[in-house]
Order: sequence, then structure tokens, then C-alpha cells
Amino acid sequence: MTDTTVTSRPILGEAPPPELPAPSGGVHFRGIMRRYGGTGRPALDVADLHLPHRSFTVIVGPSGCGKSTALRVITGLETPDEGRLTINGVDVTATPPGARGVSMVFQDFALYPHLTVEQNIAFSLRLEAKHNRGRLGLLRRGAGGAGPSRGEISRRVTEACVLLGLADLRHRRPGQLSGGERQRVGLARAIVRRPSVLLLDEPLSALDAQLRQQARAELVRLHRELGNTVVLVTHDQLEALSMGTHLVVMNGGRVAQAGTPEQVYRRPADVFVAAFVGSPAMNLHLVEVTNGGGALAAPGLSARLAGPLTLPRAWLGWRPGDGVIEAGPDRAAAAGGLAGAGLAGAGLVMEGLVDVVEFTGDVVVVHCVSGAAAAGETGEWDAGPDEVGPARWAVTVPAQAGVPDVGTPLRVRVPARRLHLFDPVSGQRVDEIDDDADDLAVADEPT
Ligand SMILES: Nc1ncnc2c1ncn2[C@@H]1O[C@H](COP(=O)(O)OP(=O)(O)OP(=O)(O)O)[C@@H](O)[C@H]1O
Repeated sequence: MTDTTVTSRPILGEAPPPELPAPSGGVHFRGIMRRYGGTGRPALDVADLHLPHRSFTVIVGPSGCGKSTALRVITGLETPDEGRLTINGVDVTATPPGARGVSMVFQDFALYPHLTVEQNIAFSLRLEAKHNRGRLGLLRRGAGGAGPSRGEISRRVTEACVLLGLADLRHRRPGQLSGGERQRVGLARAIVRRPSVLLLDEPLSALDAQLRQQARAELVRLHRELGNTVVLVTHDQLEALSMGTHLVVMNGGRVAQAGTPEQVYRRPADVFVAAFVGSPAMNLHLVEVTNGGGALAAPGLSARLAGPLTLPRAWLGWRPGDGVIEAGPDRAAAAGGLAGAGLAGAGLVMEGLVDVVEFTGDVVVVHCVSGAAAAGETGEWDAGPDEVGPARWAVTVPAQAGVPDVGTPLRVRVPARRLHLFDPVSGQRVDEIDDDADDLAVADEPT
């Protein structure tokens, strides 16, 4: 993780870091705690999180993990019970929302239905001008005073309309716009104030798939053109991984991991992040550590490790896109607990039967079962949290590569550098697999 990304209190870990000088730009959470009702588990508990100046940070996490609370703390709509928030080096913890240089776009865009596009976009600037003139006692004298003048407002509104392709829609009301157009008005209204920080709370969730795709590209382009700091909250895996320069994964009010999308995807810090980030989700198997710590085993699964793993069990993870399908084993091997052939192979070998084939366009997701499930035994198929057994797993293949039939035995090999190991008790990552290294924890070649 680079200096410009983020540090945070680990989910299971030590005390927060000592006082650090605030990074000069961007948004910095320092020991921020927000507890609704003053008791119980905090909705937000962030020891040290820096969203760099001019970055595009995407925040993801399950429902209720504190994403919106984090945005509301940045806007000033929510005051933390503890800690400090700095924006571009200035402590704004006690600064009112309107004076922070922050704009927020909400999920429903919150447009005024009786105002035209142009009036909606100009609204906050007009309010600001009126407020400032009134505050300075200049209203009666009719002077322009502080705040944008009428000409300035008109210029900025025109600029925002052009930037977001709304020039021809200026005189329409929100009810006469499509969802995508409304979304652009919401954005125009936020950027017209020239915020140094732009917050987007699931702004694309109301759009259909095609509009969403266009809107994603528009947001990325807008960020490039405006050069401000953007923070976007989403539930969408594609948005999480594709849009931002930085990704923050939250869980239970805390930052589970922060880094570039690639870092988080390729080296999840714990089993929660591993399971949460990525679609289709990472395959995770609770496995026995065997052979003096040098191998992993479970029904339908075999892996050879380079260095000893000093745990009796581990969570083993691999992404569906990292598996390479080999010639299928015989049905008995797939059903019975792994095939001896796999033991001599590369990092991990999985064997099972094709259960469901999911066509998604260019890629096919092949869902497999192994162990008892593959043998057709009745009862509980999925391994519970304390049971060893890779009952179900998935591998993706290009559609043109040919799709295996349901019921076909399948053998999949996963290179060592694409394996992930986690402590079954703490959930923390325990391997040291490095994308750039040939091999660290798991042997890549047969030994
Ligand atoms: N005003 C409030 N009073 C009491 N509890 C609240 C309040 N607002 C939020 N919470 C609680 O704080 C926690 C975090 O809520 P928050 O809205 O930040 O989550 P979120 O990650 O944005 O969820 P979602 O993805 O569902 O929008 C939740 O447990 C929620 O129930």
C-alpha cells in the first residue's frame, strides 16, 4: 500500500497508531467515532483513514456497515462523538456543512420538482449569494457583496450544463426527464458549487443497466476534468473495482481494508474482504493442514505448500477467474475426495462435477460440487463454518472455449501465486503470496 492510500485500525488488531501529522490534502479521518444513541456498537469507528487529494475513492461494504455515516461525517450533517476530520489540512470537525467546500449527491438526486433544470442547478448558488448578502447587511444597499453575482451564477450554470450534456434540457422540469438526465442534473447541481470534495451516495442505483454503464463513464470523466476529490458509496461490485483510484471496504463501522482496487482484489487483508470483493465471489474452503504443514487437504481439493503453515486448519481462497480447467478426472475421483493425480500438480488442484452452468455473455460461470455433494449423497451439501470441505465452488471460462455439460467431471488447477490463505480464528491473511514473486507460500511446481 502506498503512502497516499489509507491506513486504518484493523478489524482485529492493535491500538490505533500514535498521533500523526495530518496529510496536507484530501479528507482525513482521525480517531472518528460515531455512536447513535450514545451506546452500543459505534456506527462508525475509523482510527486513521486518508482519502487523498484528487483521488476517486469508492467505499463498499454490507448494508449498515457505516458507509453513509462516513459521508455524513464528511459533509458535517453528522458530528462525530470523538475524533477529528480534516479537509485539505484544515480541521473542519466543528465547521458547519455549508462552509466545508463539500457537495453531496444523493441516491434520489433530491431535485425540486417545481423548478426547471436550470433553476435546480442554480438553486444552491442563489441561496449562497442571498445568505452572504444578508449576512453582510448588503441586501438593502443592493450591492453584489460576497457570494456569486447573478452573472457568475449564470456562467457557472451554463458551464455545468455543457459539461453534463444538459444544454438542451435547461428549461425542462425533473418530471420531464429520464432517470439518467435527472442524475446528471443532480451532479450538475453539486459541481456548480465547485466543491473541493464531491460525495456521491449511490447516485447510480436508480438507473437501468445501460444508463448505469454510461453514467459510470461520465463520472470518471467528470472527475478527470474537475480534478477534485470524489468519494462514492456503492453496493455494486463493478463500480467498486472499476471506477475509483482507491477502494475502502467497510465492515461493522470499521475499515476492513483500503488500497487501490487491484491491491484489495489481489491481496484481501482478511477473509471478510476476500468473500466480499469480487464477482463471482472468491471460492473459500476450510481445509486441513497436513504433511507437517506442507500441504492442504479437503474432499476434492489438494494443495502443496512451499513453506510450513503452522496452523491445524486454514481458509483457502481462490478466484473463479484464476482456475484453469484441465482434462476431467474420472467420476469416481471427482466424487471421492481428491484424486491422487492432483497431488503431484501445481499449487492447487480441485476436482468435482459440473452442477450449474451460468452463461453471462463473454464469460461462463461453471459451478461445481465435490466431495459428498458430487457423490450424490443427500443431506447438507455446503460445508458449515466449522466443517472441512469444498462442497461448492465456481470457475469462469471464456464462452468461446466451450462450455462443459452439467454432470461432467472437472479438474481445475490454480497457480500458487493466485492462492489466498487466512487464519480460521482471526480471519486475517496468513500467507505471503506476492504477485511479483515466483513463489512464496505455495509451490508453483511439482516437488
Ligand atoms: N439516525 C440514526 N439513528 C440510529 N441509528 C442509525 C441512524 N443512522 C444510521 N444508524 C445505524 O448506523 C449503522 C450504519 O448506518 P449507515 O446508514 O451508515 O450504513 P450504510 O452502510 O450506509 O447502510 P446501507 O448500505 O444500507 O445504506 C446502521 O446500523 C444503522 O442502523
